[in-house]
Amino acid sequence: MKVLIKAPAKINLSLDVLHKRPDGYHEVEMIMTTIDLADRLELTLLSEDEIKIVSQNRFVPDDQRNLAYQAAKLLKEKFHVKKGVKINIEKTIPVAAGLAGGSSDAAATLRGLNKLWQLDLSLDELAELGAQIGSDVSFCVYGGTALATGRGEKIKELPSPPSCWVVLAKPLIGVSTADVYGRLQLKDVVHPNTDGMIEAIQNQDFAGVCRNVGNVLEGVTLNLYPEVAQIKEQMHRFGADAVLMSGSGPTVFALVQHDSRMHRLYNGLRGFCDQVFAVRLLGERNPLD
Ligand SMILES: C[C@](O)(CO)[C@H](O)COP(=O)(O)OP(=O)(O)OC[C@H]1O[C@@H](n2ccc(N)nc2=O)[C@H](O)[C@@H]1O
Ligand SMILES: Nc1ncnc2c1ncn2[C@@H]1O[C@H](COP(=O)(O)OP(=O)(O)OP(=O)(O)O)[C@@H](O)[C@H]1O
Repeated sequence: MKVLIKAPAKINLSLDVLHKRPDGYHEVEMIMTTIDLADRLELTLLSEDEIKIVSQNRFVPDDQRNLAYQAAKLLKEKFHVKKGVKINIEKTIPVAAGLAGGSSDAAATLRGLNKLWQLDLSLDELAELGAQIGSDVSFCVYGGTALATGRGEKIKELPSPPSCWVVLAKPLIGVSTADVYGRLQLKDVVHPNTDGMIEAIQNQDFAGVCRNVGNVLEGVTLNLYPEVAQIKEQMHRFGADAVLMSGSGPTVFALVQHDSRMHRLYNGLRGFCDQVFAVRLLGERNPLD
């Protein structure tokens, strides 16, 4: 028996950090949304008690470091599952990019194993388990568009943003999320207007969404990697309606409504950047597979 499941990437339309918590994590307020750039996972039931990870991508670990492995192990232990699973990950989302690739693979594994191992858990239960794997996993269990608070695991659903193109560009560097949070100096940051972003989404106001994009982690990564600032400049030059770094970076995304501008951006950035994608916002929540 097999389950095929898509694991879409996310972008942060806004990312604010309120304060550092005693447990070392940061209290955040983020507006996240899924995009049509996805890994594909194939989960195959194994009769032996084993979790096997297979991926052609050399940056993806094939052992307990893989977040999909951790998701399977968590379900196995919690629900005393005696059967095993082979997880084949066809990777499209760039690794260590700020697009929650590993988190989305973990979330897809939770959703897929819920079916394969017949666990009958709700999305809320899966999201709660996901929080034990990483801060972005709960959001990825639901997908769609949401306000994420706490350390990122408290999810409040929002309507889909107005439809547009998302052009993403990732330079040839990987960024450590822990390192970026560790270097953040909260006294220096300009906080994004989270309420303004929610209002713009609710009013389907594309110009308002563009006005309110903001990410307090952006300054940290721009200081470490000047090439990220160069990509931002290029995107503005090619006519993007809004430009922002996603998560802890280094991927930068541009929002554009017109097809012709999307083509101009996509073609202009290729050759200048390691990986470039032009995709649509997904907006809608994942079904319970
Ligand atoms: C940057 C974002 O991707 C934005 O969506 C998330 O905030 C990070 O989510 P993630 O990669 O799932 O992060 P985790 O694996 O939970 O944490 C990695 C490390 O990032 C730091 N971290 C993460 C989340 C948070 N709210 N505060 C933090 O300080 C911690 O040092 C933590 O050890
Ligand atoms: N399924 C997976 N896919 C990719 N990387 C994984 C996976 N599982 C674990 N990893 C490890 O996690 C690290 C971060 O990769 P990932 O692509 O999840 O980062 P990210 O997009 O920056 O995540 P986030 O936006 O949630 O901070 C990688 O360097 C890799 O070693």
